[in-house]
Amino acid sequence: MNALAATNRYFKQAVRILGIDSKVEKSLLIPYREIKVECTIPKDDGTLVSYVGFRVQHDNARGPMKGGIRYHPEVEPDEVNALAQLMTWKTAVANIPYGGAKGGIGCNPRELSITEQERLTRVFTQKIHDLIGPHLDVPAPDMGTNAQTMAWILDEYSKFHGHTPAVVTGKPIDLGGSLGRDAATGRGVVFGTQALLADHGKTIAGQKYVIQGFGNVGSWTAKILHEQGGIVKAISDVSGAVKNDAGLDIPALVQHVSIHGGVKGFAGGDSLDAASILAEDCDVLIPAALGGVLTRETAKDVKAKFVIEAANHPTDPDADEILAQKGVVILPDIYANSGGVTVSYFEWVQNIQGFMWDEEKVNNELQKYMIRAYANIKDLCKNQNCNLRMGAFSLGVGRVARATMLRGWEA
Ligand SMILES: NC(=O)C1=CN([C@@H]2O[C@H](COP(=O)(O)OP(=O)(O)OC[C@H]3O[C@@H](n4cnc5c(N)ncnc54)[C@H](OP(=O)(O)O)[C@@H]3O)[C@@H](O)[C@H]2O)C=CC1
Ligand SMILES: O=C(O)CCC(=O)C(=O)O
Repeated sequence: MNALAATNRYFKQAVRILGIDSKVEKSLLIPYREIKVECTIPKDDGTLVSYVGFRVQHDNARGPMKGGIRYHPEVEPDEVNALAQLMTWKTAVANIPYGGAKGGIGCNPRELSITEQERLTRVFTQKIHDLIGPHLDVPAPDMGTNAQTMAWILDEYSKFHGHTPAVVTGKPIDLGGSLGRDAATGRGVVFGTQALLADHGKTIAGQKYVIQGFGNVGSWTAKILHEQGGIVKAISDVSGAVKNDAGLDIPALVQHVSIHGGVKGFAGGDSLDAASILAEDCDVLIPAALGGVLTRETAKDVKAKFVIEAANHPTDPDADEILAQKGVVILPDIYANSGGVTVSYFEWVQNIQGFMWDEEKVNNELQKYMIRAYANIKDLCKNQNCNLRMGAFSLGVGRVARATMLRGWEA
């Protein structure tokens, strides 16, 4: 099942739980606007290359649309649509005043030089600058993009609209980025994991963790778990996977990756087939890379007791059912990885106020938001007798539906 069909299915289950009218359901489901642009750039050798860029703005009932921009060869319209919709429910679960959007360019950033990435980002921004803005749609980093990408968007946007730091979040600190945003998604994943484990009488320390992906989200999650006494026993990225049953030395692995570009060849562990990482024996499995990795085929081999969805849409509905039958508890993406967009919100607030928070304040506020959202989800699960994914979807969809109905439709 593709990402959009899966996301629509979860949405429709929540609509049934909430008893939402079919007309409102339709209005919530259809994206506000879908943008598709051609981006042609000269490569460094002078030859031309063309890419397709997307921005799907799903909903703005609760505030400006918000979501990352992804550079990856597999970016395609249905997935961007699904990810935009997930952002709408995610910002509502976190209870921050935003709607949802997502964008992407179907390219492989590893095959582009830094100057080619810059040209591509600037061309994409030129094509969409009239449709984004601090009170309209605020992009941020996602897979394959980072603070530098946001700096180029800010610069290009500002040529048209004047200096506007709040047009993007996840930007460099020197350009108005927030302290703590780089680590925020991983830190939020750990706060969420902590809340879930506490519910099951467990703590972060002493549990065994396996993480798929060692980019922004995976590496920060690993670092913070390691600092808190978690045993991170296996990690994979595109280069391969490494494993150490006694726990990987995460700071040493970070250093290895900064030198070699991937986890492969790390001396502090044994190499492992990256394809088998999801089946590794552990307490907590954390997919933190691509979507759609837990399927009917892979879910049956999962040995973890908990799956924390640090990636967006890592679990398709077939896998969801198989894991539930096996008694695996899933912490859903629209809550588990909401720390990133929550600190993006803090960054936007700081930009609008022209004021900078210290990192301790950012992290303390993030913890409050993550604890509050978890409690809200649990209340819904209790009232509706549903699992955490449906608790989170019902919470998010319910909040957006109420805002939509309060605003009303033009007569
Ligand atoms: N950045 C953020 O703030 C947020 C991100 N997310 C989600 O988290 C996930 C990761 O994003 P982010 O960390 O930002 O992205 P990055 O680009 O920083 O990192 C992606 C990581 O995934 C790895 N990867 C890619 N494909 C595979 C694969 N097939 N098997 C194993 N590893 C793979 C990459 O490996 P390599 O480095 O070798 O290419 C890299 O380690 C995405 O689903 C994203 O949507 C969710 C909320 C916020
Ligand atoms: O920080 C943001 O605005 C969005 C992050 C994002 O794309 C996500 O949560 O999936």
